Amino acid sequence: MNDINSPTTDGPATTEADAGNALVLEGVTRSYEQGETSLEVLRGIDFELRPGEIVGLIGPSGAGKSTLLHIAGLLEKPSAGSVRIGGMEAAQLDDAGRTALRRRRIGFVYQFHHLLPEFTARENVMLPQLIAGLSEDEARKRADELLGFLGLADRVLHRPGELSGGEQQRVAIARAVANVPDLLLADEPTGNLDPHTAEHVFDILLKLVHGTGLGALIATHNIEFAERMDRRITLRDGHLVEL
Ligand SMILES: Nc1ncnc2c1ncn2[C@@H]1O[C@H](COP(=O)(O)OP(=O)(O)OP(=O)(O)O)[C@@H](O)[C@H]1O
Repeated sequence: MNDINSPTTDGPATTEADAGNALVLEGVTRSYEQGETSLEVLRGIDFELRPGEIVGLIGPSGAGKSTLLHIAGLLEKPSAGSVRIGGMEAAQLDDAGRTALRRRRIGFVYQFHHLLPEFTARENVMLPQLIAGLSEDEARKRADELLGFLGLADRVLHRPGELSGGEQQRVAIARAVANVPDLLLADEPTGNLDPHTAEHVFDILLKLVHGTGLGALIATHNIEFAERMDRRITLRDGHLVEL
């Protein structure tokens, strides 16, 4: 996996304080206003994710896991607090800046693969790289390397409809890390797979994170998988608890 970890794009400048961290959350709160009442989902979250570290985010339905992932992924703004990706403070950025930071520094994997059905596996992995400004040759080379690393060398020309569920999810993982992000966020990445396939996809995810410098925060209901990650955290009454 020679080139898996070699950055191909320049990121924005980082602050020295935590340039080494994939993600830093400081005093993050999030409340939703509902008529006269306010629902406080996150109440002052402090969290650091180091490069090469994979952390399991577990907890009951409604605890705020997706809210936390959306905030870490710059898809949603916190009510208060600081979110730093690879040392870059997101609070000071406008919407365009947040989108640029998200595209360059963050990869997402969801329960459902969300691959573009009319494109091949290779093209799906090339697309975010082309958007980031890489040449077609560079993007194709990296897509094929990644797909090969994920055991899909002989599937690069298949469309999503011609792939199994586990293969589709591995393509989605390749797409998520195609731009060499600092941070990988996943919401139940194996939730839609049978136990055997889920195990295989999880093993590959673990190998990928530990073999590269990216930090990963993975929301999962699978306690067995969470136990194989480096750390586990949960949310209780809006507070983050290390398990
Ligand atoms: N846009 C919104 N407006 C109002 N309330 C919201 C909104 N988004 C989430 N909530 C509420 O915030 C709480 C946390 O939701 P969230 O989706 O983060 O939970 P979760 O831990 O991811 O749950 P699950 O495991 O079921 O996906 C829930 O009570 C939910 O109803």
